[in-house]
Amino acid sequence: MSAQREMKEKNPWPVTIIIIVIGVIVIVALVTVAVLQNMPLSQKYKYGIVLDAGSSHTALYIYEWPAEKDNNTGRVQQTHVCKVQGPGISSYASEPWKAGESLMACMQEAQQRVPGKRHLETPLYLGATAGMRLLNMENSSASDAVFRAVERSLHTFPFNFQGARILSGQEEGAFGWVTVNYLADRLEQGLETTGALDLGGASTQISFVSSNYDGSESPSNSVTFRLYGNNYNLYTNSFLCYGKDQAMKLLLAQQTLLAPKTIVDPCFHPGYSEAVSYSGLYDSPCVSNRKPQGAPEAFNHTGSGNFLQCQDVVKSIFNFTYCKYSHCSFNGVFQPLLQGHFGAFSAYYFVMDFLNLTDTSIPLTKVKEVISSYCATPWDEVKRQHPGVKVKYLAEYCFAGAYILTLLTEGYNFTSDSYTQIEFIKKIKGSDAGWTLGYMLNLTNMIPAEAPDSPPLPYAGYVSFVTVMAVLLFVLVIVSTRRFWLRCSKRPQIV
Ligand SMILES: Nc1ccn([C@@H]2O[C@H](COP(=O)(O)OP(=O)(O)OP(=O)(O)O)[C@@H](O)[C@H]2O)c(=O)n1
Repeated sequence: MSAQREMKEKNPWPVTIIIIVIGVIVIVALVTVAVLQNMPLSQKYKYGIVLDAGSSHTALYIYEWPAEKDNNTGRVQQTHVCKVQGPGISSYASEPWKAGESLMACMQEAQQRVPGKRHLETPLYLGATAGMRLLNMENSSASDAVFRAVERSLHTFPFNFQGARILSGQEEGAFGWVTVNYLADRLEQGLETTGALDLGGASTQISFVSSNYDGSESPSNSVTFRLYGNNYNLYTNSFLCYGKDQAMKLLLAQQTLLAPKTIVDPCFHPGYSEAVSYSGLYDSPCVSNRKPQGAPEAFNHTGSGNFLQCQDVVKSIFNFTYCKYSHCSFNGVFQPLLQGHFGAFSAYYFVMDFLNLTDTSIPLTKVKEVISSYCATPWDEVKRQHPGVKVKYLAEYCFAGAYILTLLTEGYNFTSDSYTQIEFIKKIKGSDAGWTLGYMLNLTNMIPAEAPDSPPLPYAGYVSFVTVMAVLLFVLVIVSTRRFWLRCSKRPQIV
């Protein structure tokens, strides 16, 4: 009897085990509830569609971002791009309905790609650039008719169509800069920004922040932003007619001043020969006022492939002498001193990639040698060496290489040192560099002026904190009530 009593007096374990089990259950329940309550919701996505109606072609971009994170940086990504078949919408001036029709295939693709339940809320924008700027200057009723046709087509889709409009050159430059810096996460972190160099078919843009530009000299080149709590004073300029295709028209116009029947163009390969109609060449407002009197119907465009002579003709399409400001790029346009890194995209990338010159640590002397050797290659050999490349592009890369080099070094004043600060890019983190993403972010208010409030702890830190605190609390309770439980378990029990 006394042995049995002794055993009951000395065994505190059943009570302690029950306490520990209850404690563990409470901790697990506490942590689970806290974690579930604060867990990011299962990812639902929102979508936005932008049509880039460029001078040479139209492309449709689909962007996607987590539905809960509209305001967070770096979260909007390009998920799909569709290249519209055929030329840019400005080429349909004489049959505008075809402009609308040309977009249908890519729009149907977008309808497949964006989940059906998101269609109605998905914003759809069409922005037209230099091709439509030129058509609007030349024939505004034709450009209106093209927009009407395009809008009619876009209205037939279930998206939230926000309209079609021409972007100003300044908008095109500024939104390209926003895209590049947003994708590289430089805006939210307030890092030094990257400049943007965009070479299109009909215009070219340069945009950068320079500490010696406050907008007071040539205010028309200034765009100010407040993004994530930082103020930016951006310098931007768009040169209409200095995109790759229109610059080539300037070059040909320069060589046909006297209405010749044949020109020997140093920017085209030896053996190259193509008939070019005078009316086709001079239909653009970039050159229409220079059409020579009494020109025949066409001229024979032949090549000699001489890079040095090509550079001379290319230089002649710029005015490097006139400048009423402290510094100019060309044609009397103000430009502050270059500063920082630059991303060069669109045709800059296509051309330099083709020529294997995207590595800007290659010295400029070597760059010239490479372009020079490409220009001197006979046309038949060029076509033989690159069977998969469009013949039109192949023929133009000699001119385009010389043009890009002249534009960058003599136009924008990049030196052999600052040239190394340029990066020729197509995509950043999977999204194309260009104005479209910046345009959509702006119109959907997805970049806040002020930095968003962030939680004091990251999610993983929060989970660890709750767990450690719950365990500590439990240990504390056990320790502080230990004496009480021991006393209870030691109290003699008379059985
Ligand atoms: N593989 C390629 C693809 C395109 N291009 C050239 O790149 C230019 C098109 O650039 P893009 O940015 O698409 O211009 P657009 O948007 O059509 O023109 P813009 O912005 O001036 O309206 C055209 O001159 C085209 O000849 C090229 O040289 N090589």
